[in-house]
Amino acid sequence: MNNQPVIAVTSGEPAGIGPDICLDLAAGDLPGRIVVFGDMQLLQQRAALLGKNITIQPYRPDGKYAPGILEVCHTSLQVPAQAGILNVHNAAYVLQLLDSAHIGIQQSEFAAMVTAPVHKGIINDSGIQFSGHTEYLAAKSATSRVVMMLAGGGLKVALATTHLPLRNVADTLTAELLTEILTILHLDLQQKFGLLQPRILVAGLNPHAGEGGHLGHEENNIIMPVIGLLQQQGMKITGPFPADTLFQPFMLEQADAVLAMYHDQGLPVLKYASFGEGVNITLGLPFIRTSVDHGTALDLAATGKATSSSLFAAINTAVEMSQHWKPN
Ligand SMILES: NC(=O)c1ccc[n+]([C@@H]2O[C@H](COP(=O)([O-])OP(=O)(O)OC[C@H]3O[C@@H](n4cnc5c(N)ncnc54)[C@H](O)[C@@H]3O)[C@@H](O)[C@H]2O)c1
Ligand SMILES: N[C@H](C(=O)O)[C@H](O)COP(=O)(O)O
Repeated sequence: MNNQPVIAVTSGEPAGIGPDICLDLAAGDLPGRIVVFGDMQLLQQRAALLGKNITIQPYRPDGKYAPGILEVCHTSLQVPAQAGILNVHNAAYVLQLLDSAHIGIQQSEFAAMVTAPVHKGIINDSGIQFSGHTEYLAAKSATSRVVMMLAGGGLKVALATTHLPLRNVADTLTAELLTEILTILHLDLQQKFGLLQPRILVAGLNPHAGEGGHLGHEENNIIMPVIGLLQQQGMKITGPFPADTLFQPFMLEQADAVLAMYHDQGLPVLKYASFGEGVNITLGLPFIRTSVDHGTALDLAATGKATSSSLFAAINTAVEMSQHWKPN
């Protein structure tokens, strides 16, 4: 049991369902030792509210652990958390959880970081610019480019652009960006998922992939030349395909992953196929990071109605990835 990978799980927004779903990890059958980052008192209070009888103890690297016990790396809340009610004063706490887990990752104490959901809005309301874990952890680890990919329902959908206003998407999409995104996606599918020759289908940006230039020029000017260049390097990348019919079985059976051009081109399909079971993965980082496929669900905090299946899937995926890939 002691040879199992140790996984850092950040419990996320304290007013949301993050603490609730982390409590389920105590009883879970998981392929690793789980260390939850959060406020111990918050976790104890939430367990009491949910009627869960769980032993919550501080994490010690050389300490004994066993199923039924939740090991916690403690960080204090700034102010007491109320289920369902965001408080701007706890934004720094949420980021501190990520920072502490990241330090442990850097010190090789943990094999992977798995994150419960945070609330982007309240962090920004606190005066800290924050667009998501993906961008935050990229900056934290001084990684110039990362790729968001969600996996679920037999699909892997990566995004060329992530958290930005829709009106900025077309201007952000350059040949340089697309080349970097596809190169990272290809490499991480090989190294972190063990796919020797990954097959990637690329969506167009415009309706009907631009209709030969009559409905937009990004396909002809940017996407096709990049795909051609990467094909010359031996990569099995094809497209651009009209996004409306790309997610059909006859297309997907030829693919290991799909690259969508923007957040809501790819993620609704993935979440329709597997919401609650999917996993969000950040590719390109110098460590393994996975997350749940859902948000803070403030309406469900402390009600017992939140499912933790996506968190379990995120941990299982992180452990599988750690078996394929070791950091330098
Ligand atoms: N990994 C992350 O940190 C992450 C992911 C997605 C969204 N978010 C953030 O979460 C906040 C709220 O986002 P939202 O309202 O768009 O999405 P949400 O996923 O929180 O909620 C959407 C709907 O799904 C339900 N739901 C969500 N998770 C559930 C679960 N585990 N079990 C049962 N039902 C569940 C909610 O009750 C709600 O009805 C936003 O700030 C968003 O940016 C964070
Ligand atoms: N785009 C993600 C989703 O819709 O599930 C979510 O916002 C989380 O993103 P980060 O992992 O960057 O926080």
